[in-house]
Amino acid sequence: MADAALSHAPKPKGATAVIVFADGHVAWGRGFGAVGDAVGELCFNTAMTGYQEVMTDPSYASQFVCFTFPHIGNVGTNADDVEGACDAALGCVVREDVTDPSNFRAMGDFPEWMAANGKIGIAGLDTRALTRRIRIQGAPNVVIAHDPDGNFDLAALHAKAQGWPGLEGMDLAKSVARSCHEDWTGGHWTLGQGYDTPGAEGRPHVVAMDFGAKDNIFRSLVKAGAKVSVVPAEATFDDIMALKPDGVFLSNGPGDPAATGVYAVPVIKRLLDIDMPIFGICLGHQMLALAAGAKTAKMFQGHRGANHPVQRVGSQWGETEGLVEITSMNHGFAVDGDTLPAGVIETHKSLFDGTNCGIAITGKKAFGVQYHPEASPGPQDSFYLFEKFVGELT
Ligand SMILES: NC(=O)CC[C@H](N)C(=O)O
Repeated sequence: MADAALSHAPKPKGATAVIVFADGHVAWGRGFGAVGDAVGELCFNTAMTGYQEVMTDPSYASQFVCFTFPHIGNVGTNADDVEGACDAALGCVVREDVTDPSNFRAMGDFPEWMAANGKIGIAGLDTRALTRRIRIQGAPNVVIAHDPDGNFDLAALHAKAQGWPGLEGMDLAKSVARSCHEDWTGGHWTLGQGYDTPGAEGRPHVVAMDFGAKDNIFRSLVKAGAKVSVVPAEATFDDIMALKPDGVFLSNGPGDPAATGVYAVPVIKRLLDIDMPIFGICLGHQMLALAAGAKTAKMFQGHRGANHPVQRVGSQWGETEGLVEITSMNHGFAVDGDTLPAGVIETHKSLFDGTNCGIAITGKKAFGVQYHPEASPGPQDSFYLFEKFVGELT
């Protein structure tokens, strides 16, 4: 690579962590959390709250999150804000050093939680400059290393960043999803009361394919009135049908939908053929689109944050056509809206860049959205989607 020589200022005094980019750029900072190094994609998230939920969203497998909000870690960590596999995101980049937690829900301190979960943190960087870099150059492949003694073999770290193949073509769902069937019971969480457990009697049965799901999706399905059974990413059509579902849910998850689709898309196609009601979120939406004959593509920088405006498009919305939902997002791939075949309509689009944010299959109860109606973190404008899906099940 022509631009791959290492280019950096000398290591500043007190630097105990470093980001080494595949293109040779180097950024120094102060390490916290786990010691060691890891390689992955660096993306940015603009949410101002919910860092623990972000760091435990399994869709971030093989990624580092650069938080654009400067104060991260100051409400500590707790046992309730864990969304999925704790080891999913590799680590994070933050502007300010993490202070002691100050919050009535805090059960632990963020750096200690990061260390316990094997995540590397780097603080004291200009995260605005880093975000601009990602916006201009696209999400880069990097190594982030943390050594309390400040000893780094930059050439070796650079070689590691260059040698990482990138997320395109990578199936990561199997590494973060459940490996066996689980009956899900918890509903929504309320302060002082914890999780609601309404019981499954008489409820429509949703079988949820887990590609690296956020738990709040299952809680939201329960809140909307469903009985939920979770099956692994590689569940077969027969595995799913043996549970006698009234509807099938396709979860979010990490990696390239085209790679995950190799085993999941044929199952989804068969479910569509028998008119099974289907609802997909994020990776699940992408795989529903692939099963329906559309294509997905890697985005330049992706969408990650809790304030992304999404507009309802199409006359099927009636009076609410054009309405804008403020949504939570985390995706680096997208459905190519120009490839939707006949019989698949676009239902939502991003007001940031016009990318596809929702589809529905005409004549079937099958739809998907690219964003996260379960929030965690983020606004709850789009909870109606869970009610629509569960409400239409018989
Ligand atoms: N949150 C998700 O499900 C992400 C889907 C997919 N891995 C992407 O980055 O686009």
